[in-house]
Amino acid sequence: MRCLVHYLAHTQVCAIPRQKAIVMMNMGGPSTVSETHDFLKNLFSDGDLIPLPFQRFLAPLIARRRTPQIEKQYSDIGGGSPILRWSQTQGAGMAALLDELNPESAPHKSYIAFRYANPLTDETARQMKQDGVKRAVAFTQYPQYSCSTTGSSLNDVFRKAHAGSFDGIEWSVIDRWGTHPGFIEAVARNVETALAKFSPSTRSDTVILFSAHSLPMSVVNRGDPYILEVSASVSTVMDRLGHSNPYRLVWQSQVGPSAWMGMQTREALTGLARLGKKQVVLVSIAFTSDHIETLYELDLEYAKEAREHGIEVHRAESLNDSPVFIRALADITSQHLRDYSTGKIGPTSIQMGLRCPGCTNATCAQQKTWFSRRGQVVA
Ligand SMILES: C=CC1=C(C)c2cc3[nH]c(cc4nc(cc5[nH]c(cc1n2)c(C)c5CCC(=O)O)C(CCC(=O)O)=C4C)c(C)c3C=C
Ligand code: FES
Ligand SMILES: [Fe+2]
Repeated sequence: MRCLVHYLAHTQVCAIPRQKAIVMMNMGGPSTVSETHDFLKNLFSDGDLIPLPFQRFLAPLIARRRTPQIEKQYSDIGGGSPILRWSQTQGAGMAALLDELNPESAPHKSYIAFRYANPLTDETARQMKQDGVKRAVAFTQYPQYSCSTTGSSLNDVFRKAHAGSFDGIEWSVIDRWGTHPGFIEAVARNVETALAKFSPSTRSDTVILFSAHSLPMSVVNRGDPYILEVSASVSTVMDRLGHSNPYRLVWQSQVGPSAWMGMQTREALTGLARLGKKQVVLVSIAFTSDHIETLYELDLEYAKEAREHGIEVHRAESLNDSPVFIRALADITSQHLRDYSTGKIGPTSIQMGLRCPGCTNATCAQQKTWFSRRGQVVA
């Protein structure tokens, strides 16, 4: 009987339903400059990220007004966001490693579900249906959890499921991994490579400036866990580096006139120059591949300005195709699949079960209930 099952599992017909889908959720970015408007329109239409009055009316207006400026930024970094390419490289590498690490749950296939750019969740759902997927892991590609990022992607999967796009699929969730040793190792190695560019005689004076996308204070003040989790990542990277250098965590990319989490990265660099600091390593800690924040804001704006203030700046490379990072993605998923199949963990983490104390978004509650039931019961 076992042999028959084994034999059948490796035939074309039976291999498909056994396939484990690892759905890599992220925001995405315009692959070409001409996709910038649609990306921004999707982004400003997301009430989980930016709740606007009359959202359906205002979102297209704001997107249209902002498009020329953001198009220029994507042109200046080479004609589009590299996030799709890096996600494909990371996903394919992870799935190949998973087949080796977890032969009992093979074959594994990675899917990409972007929130604001192609492939959007609906397209991913279509592909998964075509492949006959029955078991899926929603794997956030944001290491640290925020309701505006991972929460928004989970709400999106839930809404699509509610509309019938994911019928018959059993779901579990990897919702955060900001202190996973493999992730920390991958970041730490890239920091070490950047530090090595400074003269050994002054290397230990170099300030390591961790920079993460900021959050509006309204999000921080409703109890969002992101600030805590980014801080934990920074602290763990510094432990791994043996606290070889002084460091700070600062925040970038705020949009609009409301109050955002600070100190801002640009001002921190100016302040360090004022204090006489001559060497800085910049580290993007909350995103796993290059994007306009690193390639435009950090490289073309802030680092350039800091050099004008007399600071030598090197940016730690983004994780992109780092083999250490791809191995970490496989390890995180491998452990999750094993622990889930043996009943050691449930479909969601304990932490994911708790809503922000200030949350008034009904979808968050429905989404958490739905995933806690393995996506089998639509609330
Ligand atoms: C961990 C990363 C991110 C968090 C947290 C985040 C929160 C957040 N963002 C906005 C508004 C905008 N973000 C925009 C672009 C953008 N955001 C992130 C990451 C996080 N955002 C990235 C990586 C990017 C760039 C994508 C790329 O391809 O490079 C934009 C669009 C660009 C612009 O108009 O300036 C907006 C708008 C809010 C309001 C928010 C928290 C509530
Ligand atoms: S905003 Fe955090 S759970 Fe709803
Ligand atoms: Fe953002």
